Amino acid sequence: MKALLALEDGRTFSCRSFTGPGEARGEVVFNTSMTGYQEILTDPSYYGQMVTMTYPLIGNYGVCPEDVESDRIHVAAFIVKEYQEFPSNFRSKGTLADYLIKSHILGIEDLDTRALTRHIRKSGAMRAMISTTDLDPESLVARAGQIPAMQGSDLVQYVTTRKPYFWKYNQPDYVDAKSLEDPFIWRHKGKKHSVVALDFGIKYNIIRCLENAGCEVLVVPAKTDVQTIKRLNPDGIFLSNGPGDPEPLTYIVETIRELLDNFPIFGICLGMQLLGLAMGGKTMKIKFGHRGGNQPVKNIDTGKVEITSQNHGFAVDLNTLDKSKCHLTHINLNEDSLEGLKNDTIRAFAVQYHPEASPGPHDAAYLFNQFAKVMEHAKA
Ligand SMILES: NC(=O)CC[C@H](N)C(=O)O
Repeated sequence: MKALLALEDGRTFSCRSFTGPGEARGEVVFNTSMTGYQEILTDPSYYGQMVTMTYPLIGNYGVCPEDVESDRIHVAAFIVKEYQEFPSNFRSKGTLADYLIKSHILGIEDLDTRALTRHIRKSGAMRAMISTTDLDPESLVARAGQIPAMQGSDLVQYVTTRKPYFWKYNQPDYVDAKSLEDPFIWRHKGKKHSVVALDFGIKYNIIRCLENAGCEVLVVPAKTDVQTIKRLNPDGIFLSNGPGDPEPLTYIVETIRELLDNFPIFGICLGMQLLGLAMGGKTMKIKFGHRGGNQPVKNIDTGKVEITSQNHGFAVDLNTLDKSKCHLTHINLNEDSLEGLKNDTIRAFAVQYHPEASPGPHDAAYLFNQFAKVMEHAKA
């Protein structure tokens, strides 16, 4: 079925929908991973974004129920060069097209994704519309320009969990919101450390990695107040990844600021940006972001280079952090941007990239054990 992709700056791409009729809108970004499309689709940090893959053939290994990073698809649309409709994979339980159709998510193919990627790289991530019904370039470009900007809006409210949950049998085990008032909520199922994970759009594999590092994880809604968290008295606090601009999330920054002195803290991606804000720094939007599984990051403490998975369009501004309080731990080797920070006095640390990346690379998986060690020391 014929479709049109229109960017807000007037560039258009004619293409084809492989998921039937529909319309979609959002910020268009590119991801350079060769695999992991199902993890990308279900990563809540992509809420409000239409993702184009630079790898040209997508769909060839189908979809598998175990490969999700949350309970639903979060991307606004999926853009590929060529959709492969006959998957070949013993784990596969269905096709990518059927998976998207079931969730009413538009998938388009047969456009020059290299040209689209180069355009975004030159001009920056931008708002766009896709339609199978409105094929008039002028009209669709105009509509793309009317989409609310990502900067300044709180997108966490749309993806954070409504009810708290533990992790059981490899899925969420929900508990009543009221039960957070009970300090004896912990189940102590043979785990060493209790961790409250503030959910801004957490990926399931983060919970798995924390559990593997000996933590019992209680995931709580983003708006959970400081008193409730203090009453739960966890051994540590985890700040999750999540979509959109960190700056408007002032209610979360306030919460983190009040927790800083009391608990060991580990943050990933949006979690690092919010930690940066809580420590007095500033964040900014970067031109087209880092999204892919091949970003080289140097660990300044060890001198080792890690190949990392990334997905972010905002970053902590290095120059706004008080370097006497805050120690830079990781740096991006492609463009010298900040990838990790640590505050030794208050036992908080965070990274901008994704050590939990389920499809890999797994070079940075050591960070979960590092968090367990910090909690261990805090208890000693
Ligand atoms: N993966 C994330 O947590 C993304 C963080 C933030 N929304 C950004 O785009 O920079």
